[in-house]
Amino acid sequence: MESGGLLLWALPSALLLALLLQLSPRLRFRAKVLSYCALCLMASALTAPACLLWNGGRTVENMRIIKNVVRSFKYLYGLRFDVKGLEHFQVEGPCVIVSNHQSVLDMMGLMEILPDRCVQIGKRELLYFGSVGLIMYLGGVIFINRKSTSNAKSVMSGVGQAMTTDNVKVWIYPEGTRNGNGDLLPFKKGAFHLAIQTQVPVIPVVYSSFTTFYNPEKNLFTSGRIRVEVLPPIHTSGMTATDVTELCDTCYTTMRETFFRLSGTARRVNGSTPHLAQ
Ligand SMILES: CCCCCCCCCCCCCCCC(=O)SCCNC(=O)CCNC(=O)[C@H](O)C(C)(C)COP(=O)(O)OP(=O)(O)OC[C@H]1O[C@@H](n2cnc3c(N)ncnc32)[C@H](O)[C@@H]1OP(=O)(O)O
Ligand SMILES: CCCCCCCC/C=C\CCCCCCCC(=O)OC[C@@H](O)COP(=O)(O)O
Repeated sequence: MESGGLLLWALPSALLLALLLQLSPRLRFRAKVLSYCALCLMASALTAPACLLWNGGRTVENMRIIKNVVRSFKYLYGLRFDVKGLEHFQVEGPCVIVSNHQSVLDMMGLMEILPDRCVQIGKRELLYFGSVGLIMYLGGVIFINRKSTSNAKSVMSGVGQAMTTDNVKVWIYPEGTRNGNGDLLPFKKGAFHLAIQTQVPVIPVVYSSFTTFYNPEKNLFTSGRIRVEVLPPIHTSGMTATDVTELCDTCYTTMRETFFRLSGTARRVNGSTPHLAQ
């Protein structure tokens, strides 16, 4: 009797939900994004004990475990990454990796090519994303307060020391926030200060535009192919603080050109380069 009643409700509800998802692109888009968030939360909750058991606590070694888990997500969402230039990651010792940042899906592209002993810089709000925050903490993600330049600067100078003493690479999104509008935002300077202060190379990485398969404005989230290019390292030995702006501008220009080439799109703003961050 009870299971009959359950069927009476569950079946029509499931059918109604399926119909609604079919009819409403907005709902379908949201459901897919929600499924991604749920997957991240669930995978993090399951991976955190493995990290603790294997490596005992917060360490960059956990990134290997996290990477292997996240690399399976792409099959669920039909994403494929065509990667070029991985050999450029083979630099001796630490470096600063900079890449463009389009959406929460970037985490899959990041883990697809993440070199060993590499941590990311993340906004500190991510620490409060439940199990996702926990796994980031365990993986050694460095959290900064973007609203306070002085806080971010002091965290970054600590990072510089750790990079050289512990031989760690650092991955930074120099746009400082997600941007899915088919162009790059002006770059913030933290990554370039860090590279020059520690005299390590900057390695730019560019992901092609997601707009053909992921676009919240158009409720679009389908399968897709992403072209990724790791560019040659830019060495900073001998550079000083006065070279930060030039280094930042060089990386921005090169990455933007590469972004348009990989995305197969024309330059925006009538072909001109928008103002760089001062
Ligand atoms: C199984 C598991 C599944 C699921 C789970 C997996 C999870 C595992 C993946 C994790 C993945 C994380 C992904 C996170 C992704 C984000 O959270 S992105 C957002 C956070 N990251 C960033 O913001 C990094 C980029 N931002 C910067 O570098 C910025 O420069 C800073 C450091 C935040 C400062 O911000 P700002 O003050 O707004 O920026 P800016 O205009 O650059 O600087 C102001 C002035 O300070 C100076 N300055 C800046 N930095 C410095 C410095 N270090 N030294 C001296 N002067 C400096 C500048 O030169 C500038 O002065 P002027 O040259 O104009 O005179
Ligand atoms: C108990 C608390 C529950 C909290 C629930 C949180 C739900 C979200 C769960 C999973 C989301 C998966 C996120 C994967 C990590 C991706 C990191 C990321 O891309 O962060 C965005 C950040 O770069 C820039 O942020 P803004 O564009 O400035 O904004």
